[in-house]
Amino acid sequence: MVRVAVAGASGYAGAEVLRLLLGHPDVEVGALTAASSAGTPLGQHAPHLLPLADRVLEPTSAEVLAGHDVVVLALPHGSSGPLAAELGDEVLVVDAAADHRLADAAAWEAFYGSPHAGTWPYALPELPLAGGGRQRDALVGARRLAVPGCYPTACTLALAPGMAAGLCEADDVVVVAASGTSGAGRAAKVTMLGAEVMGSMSPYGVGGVHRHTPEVEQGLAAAAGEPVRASFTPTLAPMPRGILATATARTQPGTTAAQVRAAWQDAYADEAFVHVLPEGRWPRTKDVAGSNAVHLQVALDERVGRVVAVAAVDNLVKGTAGAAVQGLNIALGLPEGAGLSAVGLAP
Ligand SMILES: NC(=O)C1=CN([C@@H]2O[C@H](COP(=O)(O)OP(=O)(O)OC[C@H]3O[C@@H](n4cnc5c(N)ncnc54)[C@H](OP(=O)(O)O)[C@@H]3O)[C@@H](O)[C@H]2O)C=CC1
Ligand SMILES: CC(=O)N[C@@H](CCC(=O)OP(=O)(O)O)C(=O)O
Repeated sequence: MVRVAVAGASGYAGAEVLRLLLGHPDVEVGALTAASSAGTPLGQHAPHLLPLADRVLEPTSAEVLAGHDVVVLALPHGSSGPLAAELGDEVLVVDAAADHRLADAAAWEAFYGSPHAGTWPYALPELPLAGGGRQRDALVGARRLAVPGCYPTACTLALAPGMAAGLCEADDVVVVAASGTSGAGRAAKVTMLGAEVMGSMSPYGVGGVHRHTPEVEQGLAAAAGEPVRASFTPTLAPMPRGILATATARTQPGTTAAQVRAAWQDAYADEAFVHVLPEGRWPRTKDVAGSNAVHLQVALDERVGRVVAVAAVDNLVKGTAGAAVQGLNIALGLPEGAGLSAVGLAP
């Protein structure tokens, strides 16, 4: 059995990792840590995780996290760099925070306003790379994994096939995405109160300032083989989970609808979790809720010469915890889908 510790177990992402690990045939749950909640039982924060309800949360430290095969860090960004450095090279550390996702230190500093902690293999296995191959190849045997952000997972997978096939131009990408409120974590914020959120949708981080912008550009550039410029606008939707990303890109002159359809279908034909829907059906967040699936659809708007791709993911599963589990499976040589399901929870 693989022994897995989870840091940040009282948060949304940490609890979702635990929900998945409880269904994983090869995993035994080890230490559970938190910050202000240390000393309290997990059941007080995540009553749905019944088998672990009596487990008492410990403080987050390298000593508590030592002696495991895998440590999943589900902490606010900024915490994982120093902690991972104390954990040793042999343990597999899976970081759900943003700290190790970006390769460009200047982009990190511009968008996060803090020193760059370093770059780890980016755990988006299905990402098709320019010139062939998948991002999966970089994860096999890794001892450090950076879990992609929830928005970048949806946005990158939505447009990567067109970039990899050379059908989309790299300098004209526009993405608007809606997220459920769990994307913001469970720390109290006035903007997340039910009275503010219910029955309303609102944009935020408008004007190219959201910190996921460079991550979306980085993922699409890996598929395109050249730098990508993207305009990214997030919006908050009155739902607990889910992301619906609508991504558009200018197409190369002469691109046909048949070429577009073939590129998207071919890119994900062998992927268990990324599903291009039959023509005429469009992704819905409910259909992927609770699952590690990505639902995708694409159309060519011939009038304006743009491809329009729509992706739905559950931000807490494929957008965080499912990616963490899928990544650790690949790194350790376990079946990639162990502990994961592609079946959603609609209606
Ligand atoms: N929510 C989502 O959809 C996604 C989240 N992520 C990332 O996952 C990470 C966790 O997010 P999320 O679960 O939503 O956040 P939450 O606010 O829900 O949980 C944060 C967790 O970290 C703990 N914590 C807070 N501060 C510290 C600290 N200084 N040292 C140690 N532990 C600390 C909290 O403990 P306590 O309760 O005791 O304070 C809690 O367990 C973040 O980096 C986030 O960006 C990534 C993709 C999607
Ligand atoms: C709805 C909402 O607020 N979502 C969060 C992003 C989700 C996330 O956790 O992203 P990181 O892992 O990169 O921090 C936000 O926009 O900041």
